[in-house]
Amino acid sequence: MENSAIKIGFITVSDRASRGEYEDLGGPAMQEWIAKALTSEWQPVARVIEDEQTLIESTLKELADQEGCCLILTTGGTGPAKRDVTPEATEAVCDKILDGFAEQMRAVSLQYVPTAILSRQIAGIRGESLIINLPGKPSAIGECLEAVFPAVPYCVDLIDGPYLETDESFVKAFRPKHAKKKA
Ligand SMILES: Nc1ncnc2c1ncn2[C@@H]1O[C@H](COP(=O)(O)OP(=O)(O)OP(=O)(O)O)[C@@H](O)[C@H]1O
Ligand SMILES: Nc1nc2c(c(=O)[nH]1)N[C@H]1C(S)=C(S)[C@@H](COP(=O)(O)O)O[C@H]1N2
Repeated sequence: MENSAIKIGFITVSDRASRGEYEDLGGPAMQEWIAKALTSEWQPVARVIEDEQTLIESTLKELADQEGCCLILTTGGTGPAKRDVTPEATEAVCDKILDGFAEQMRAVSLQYVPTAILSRQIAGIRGESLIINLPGKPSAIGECLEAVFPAVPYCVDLIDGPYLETDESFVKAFRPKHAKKKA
């Protein structure tokens, strides 16, 4: 895939942010983190939507299948409350679930807050897109991404996505030797 076409999806799942009852800080926080992490050129595709499973599923499909985002980050709707259904929607649209991402994000998050165990966040693959759920608290975004992002570029390689390059002073991507592009 041509690197000039790198698209990253950002979905804020929040009833109140989608209704304008508070400013969405999650979407911008995800974009700012990715802007620091990637040196490859990329463009954002951002959405702010309600906690509705069918809407979350259709938005994930749109960003994966029509927009061609190689990475889609969601924030919000991962908890135990009735309207928290982001993991269910993610699971419904994914071909494969990558349990290790969620295990690692929760383990690291527990160092920040004991309620980290309340997040049911998952990650998975739909076609050529990697989808990662993040909790709704804007501060959780960096805490979780820092924990798993080193594995993201190689994961995207493995699903035939673009070669993502990172700023090593911010986050160092790990790729096996054979998968590294020659400088
Ligand atoms: N997108 C966001 N922008 C700013 N703050 C947020 C956002 N999402 C969540 N928060 C903050 O984190 C807290 C916990 O988020 P949580 O996802 O539990 O909200 P919620 O109770 O599901 O309601 P809603 O879906 O309306 O955001 C919120 O009360 C809010 O202060
Ligand atoms: N790193 C991190 N993880 C976190 C949190 C946090 O503040 N930081 N909040 C927890 C809380 S309080 C909840 S209820 C769950 C689910 O949040 P969500 O429904 O907003 O996705 O994420 C948890 N995971």
